[in-house]
Amino acid sequence: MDESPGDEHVAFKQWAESQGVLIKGITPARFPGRRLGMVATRAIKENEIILSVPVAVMLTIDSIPSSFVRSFPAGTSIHGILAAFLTQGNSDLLSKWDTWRRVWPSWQEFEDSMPVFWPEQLRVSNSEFQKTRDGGGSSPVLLPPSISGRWNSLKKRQLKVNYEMRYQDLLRQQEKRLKDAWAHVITAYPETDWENFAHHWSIINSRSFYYISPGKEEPEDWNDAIAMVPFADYFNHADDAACDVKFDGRKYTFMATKSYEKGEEVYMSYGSHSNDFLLVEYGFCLDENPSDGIFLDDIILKALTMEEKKELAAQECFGNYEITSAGPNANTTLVACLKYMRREDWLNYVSGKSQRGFDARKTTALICAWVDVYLEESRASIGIIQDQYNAASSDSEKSIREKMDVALSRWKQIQEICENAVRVMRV
Ligand SMILES: C[S@@+](CC[C@H](N)C(=O)[O-])C[C@H]1O[C@@H](n2cnc3c(N)ncnc32)[C@H](O)[C@@H]1O
Repeated sequence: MDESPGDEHVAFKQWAESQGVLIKGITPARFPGRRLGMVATRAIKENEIILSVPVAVMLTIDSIPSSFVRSFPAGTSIHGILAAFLTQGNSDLLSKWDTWRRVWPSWQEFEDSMPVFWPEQLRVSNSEFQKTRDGGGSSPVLLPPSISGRWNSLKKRQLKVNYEMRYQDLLRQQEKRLKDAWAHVITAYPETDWENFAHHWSIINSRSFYYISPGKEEPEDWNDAIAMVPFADYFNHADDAACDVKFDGRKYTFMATKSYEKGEEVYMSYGSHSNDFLLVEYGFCLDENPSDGIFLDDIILKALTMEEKKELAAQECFGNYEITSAGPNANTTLVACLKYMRREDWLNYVSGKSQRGFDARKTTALICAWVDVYLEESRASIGIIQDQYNAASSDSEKSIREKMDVALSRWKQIQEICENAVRVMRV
């Protein structure tokens, strides 16, 4: 850990304190592979408040003049408006946050770390924008199915059913949010520069906090429930972070939920997210992530009849068939049981009334066969990435190789999840 994060960070901390931000026992510091993070400057006690940020210093939708907000078409997300304000807003109003803005990551850092900005051949996915260009899916895919929505070794069947897949098809979902925001913003400000806007959109995407304006209802979409919280955006993510985050309408407060030693990094949790999600939204994967998992939906749904799909939907266990290192989730076990149990036994099993007809060996065999398909995909994808890596040998292609390394190490993590899950099921 480098002790001095740089003058701009020192100046920003001073500015934050002058604005009423209370900083107790923590300071920004550099950490290899994580850029800046928060370090304990002394021993911190459990239940100690380490940071408090008043709403007056935050950048929220209420900080923006209503005339600016009204210039966007109906349906523009708060995420989009905040990004547009940072790009096109009144410079006198924005000057309040200048010292803060100087410590944010550069556009280059987002271009390097976020798959949505990677060169086209590296981010092949079933995004609406790509489908038309590559004829709907003939290019080799480097990113895993939860991110890309595509497979190299499996022919995916077009599903006619819509269901909520928060952790699948991630790139398509993210690209849609970004492109929708962009379309709305250029309606109001046609001269907006794409790169500048995309930079601010990414800053907000990776550094915002949950916020709803006073008196407003909770929106359906989290893109409408966000604000920027100065200084708090130095916290890096850990799945099991010992830091309690609260907003009481007047201030954001951060409390240590364990004791820390001087020099220890203090993390917060951005939520229980898989590494595929973290990679897409924040541009990194964790080495240790209890919330990591993969989804077998494309494999399992192909093997189901329409009757079976209806049965699963009726019992609210359709889709999101997740495997973690600890084994399958409940939906995955239930869909496996549906494949061999008598209907009446299955319904009783789903409702928890009886175990009659349940056969652990058959369930395990079915799920392991589905996991094998994922393992086959991992071998095919790793082979493709390695071939492309060897072909990209010139110095100018160093940044391509770095991104391929990210994809490779993610695939290796996925193999580990599959192998651990199989081991757990077979015990
Ligand atoms: C809210 S910011 C945290 C501060 C940031 N590291 C910085 O230098 O300003 C979120 C970004 O930090 C990085 N990050 C957060 N947690 C991380 C982790 N555990 N490992 C690696 N990078 C992480 C990612 O680039 C992410 O998009």
